[in-house]
Amino acid sequence: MISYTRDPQQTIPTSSVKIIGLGGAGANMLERVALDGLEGAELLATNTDIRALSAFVGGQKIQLGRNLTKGLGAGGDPELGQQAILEAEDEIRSSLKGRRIVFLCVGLGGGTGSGAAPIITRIAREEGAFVVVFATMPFAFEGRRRREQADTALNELAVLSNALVTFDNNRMGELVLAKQGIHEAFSAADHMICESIKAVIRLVIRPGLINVGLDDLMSALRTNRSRCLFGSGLAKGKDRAARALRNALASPLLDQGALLKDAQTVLVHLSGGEDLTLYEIELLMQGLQKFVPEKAHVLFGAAVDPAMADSLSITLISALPEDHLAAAPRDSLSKASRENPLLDPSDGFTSYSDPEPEPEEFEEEPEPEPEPEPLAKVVPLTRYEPEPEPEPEIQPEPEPEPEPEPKFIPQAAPKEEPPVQVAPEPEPEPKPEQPAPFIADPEEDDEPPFAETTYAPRNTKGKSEDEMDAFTFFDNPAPAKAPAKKLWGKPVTDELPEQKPASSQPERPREAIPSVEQPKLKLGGKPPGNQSELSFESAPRGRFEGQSPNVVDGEDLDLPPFLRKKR
Ligand SMILES: Nc1nc2c(ncn2[C@@H]2O[C@H](COP(=O)(O)OP(=O)(O)OP(=O)(O)O)[C@@H](O)[C@H]2O)c(=O)[nH]1
Repeated sequence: MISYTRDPQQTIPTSSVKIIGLGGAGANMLERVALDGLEGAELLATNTDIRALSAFVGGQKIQLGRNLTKGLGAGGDPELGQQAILEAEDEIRSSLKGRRIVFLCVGLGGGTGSGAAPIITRIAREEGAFVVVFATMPFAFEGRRRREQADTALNELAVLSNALVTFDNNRMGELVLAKQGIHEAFSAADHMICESIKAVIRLVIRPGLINVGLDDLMSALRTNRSRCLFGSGLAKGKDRAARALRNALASPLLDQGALLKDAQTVLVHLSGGEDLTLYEIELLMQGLQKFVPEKAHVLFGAAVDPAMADSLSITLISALPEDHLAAAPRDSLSKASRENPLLDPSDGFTSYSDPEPEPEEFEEEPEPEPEPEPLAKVVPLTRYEPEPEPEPEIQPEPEPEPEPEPKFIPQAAPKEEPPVQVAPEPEPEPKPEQPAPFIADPEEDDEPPFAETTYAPRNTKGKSEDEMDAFTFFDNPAPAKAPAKKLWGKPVTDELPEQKPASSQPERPREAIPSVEQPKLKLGGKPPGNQSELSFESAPRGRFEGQSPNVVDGEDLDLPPFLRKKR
């Protein structure tokens, strides 16, 4: 029987792997790698900012620009970053001596990272190392200057490095919810970068069933003006192969696998525990083929690592020409997920064994011509002016229903000065509280009326009465319930209390309501404090003054009882 001995020497000893964290962002990424624990590889943090540097405890540290920036950062100036690293060139060089593979983690856009990254890369290459750069690109909100500095450095790195993996922080933002803080966004990005670094290191340093060498990595990541596509996924337990592939494709760098469609070389590496089966590998590769062009050169590697236990990890690496990446539509993500059942979370492992027929090229349905929607009309937020409506038919005012006669419980006659007591009236039904009267109080709020509302009149033409609300809320053209409104700083409820039978007169505009003079209140002959006086004598009385006074058994019920008794 012929037996083959595998040559474990094909892989790189961990001692010859160095991971460098450069600048503030690089140090954060490195810290994450150190925290996650990566056996064997040496870690080096290097920065101009001595405070950030001293916080790192995971490995070797080299200060840049000791004399130039004197422990401060490069202040966003890449030239300063360049000069700072040249001061420490010898130290860096000796630290990289004999290393076969160097991973450089850096955030581009600032001074230290953008200025020093190309120089470190050059030094490492001169020392004979294979250099993989993991670089983040700044968020859009960081401004044009940072983006331009990052682009300049990226162009240099594309030429100098062996492989360049870029992470756009803007896309990293997709890893967290919009409402989450910048800290969470950075942390999610660092986590993703750290996972990528670990996957690549696993790929080149672990002895495998089918080995992937540096030459394979190089051909997958050819950096002649191209950017790396990278995805790494891990899953364990049932259906782990399908889920690991789905996780890898979900990487923001792969656009859910859509970017692999034009890849010429794709490196795939699988790593699993001792129970990794050939069947799983086969199914996984079948699933992946849907994303990779038929003619693509697929470099495959697999490794059994007992430390993986029941986990399975897949790493996908490829490269696309830069101009191609720029042209890739951002919304290809949703398109890809519609194209492939693998990306449907409801879909399980069955989609491998029983693949659905490839749906035809998805074509966006033409959007129907938007109807001229009157609700979308933006009207300046001024006082509400209702549109002229047809004159309403004037109907005779219905006779108001006679109100129940108020009943008074006779009070026992007081001996001396009796305290004023009015027997509580029996209320047939509790009535909701009356809303605040619609009276402007200039002292309370000097804001003009309606200043806080975002309402606009709705076009009522052709609408039924039910549809004709007085207002339309801009944010939501047809709200189920209008949001709380504020007028002069006071909340106004839409639910009005029970109304008496109203006249059929059309509602008058609010400003047309005549102001009501407050009655004067007089208590004990003296106005209390600054309060004004209420004169009962001058106030109108009776339901229909002069015609139907409220007189019952000879008593004028419009007078308070104590006044009645005195008479
Ligand atoms: N992913 C990630 N990106 C970061 C983080 N911190 C900063 N960045 C990004 O990296 C860019 C450079 O920031 P730093 O690394 O702090 O800057 P520097 O290279 O040290 O340069 P100076 O501060 O000028 O000395 C920023 O514009 C951010 O876009 C981080 O923790 N994680």
